[in-house]
Amino acid sequence: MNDQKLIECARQAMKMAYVPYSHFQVGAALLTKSGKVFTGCNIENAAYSVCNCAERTALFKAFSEGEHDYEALAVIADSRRPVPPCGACRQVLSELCPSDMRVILANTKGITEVTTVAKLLPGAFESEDM
Ligand SMILES: O=c1ccn([C@H]2C[C@H](O)[C@@H](CO)O2)c(=O)[nH]1
Ligand SMILES: [Zn+2]
Repeated sequence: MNDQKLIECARQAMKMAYVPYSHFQVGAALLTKSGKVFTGCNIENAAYSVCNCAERTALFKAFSEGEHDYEALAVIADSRRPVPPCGACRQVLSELCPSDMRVILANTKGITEVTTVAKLLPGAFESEDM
């Protein structure tokens, strides 16, 4: 599975977004080491603080099905620049994914940027800090 195909999976997931408040659809696709793809969309709520981002939807779907080894994550939105994950997602990614895992950020205009979990959250708070 190459980056473009993973982005395409994320783009399909974007259509499932439930976004009555922001009207900003986001899609994510997480590739596991076993070759499976788990997709996710953002799901909003009238109580704004419990909105769930596309990245966490995809990751929690995979994790909750016993898939714990990840290869790459693609995220896409109709944003000016490749969509940057929020702070909450960066923290969750740093907990559950390898620090060197590829994160492919994209927008619907075809601009992409490749980064890693560690680069998205330098100095992350982790279990060893307690
Ligand atoms: O990387 C991102 C950035 C934002 N959102 C969602 C959260 C909310 O539903 C909407 C506006 O912030 O976009 C994501 O799903 N992923
Ligand atoms: Zn987020």
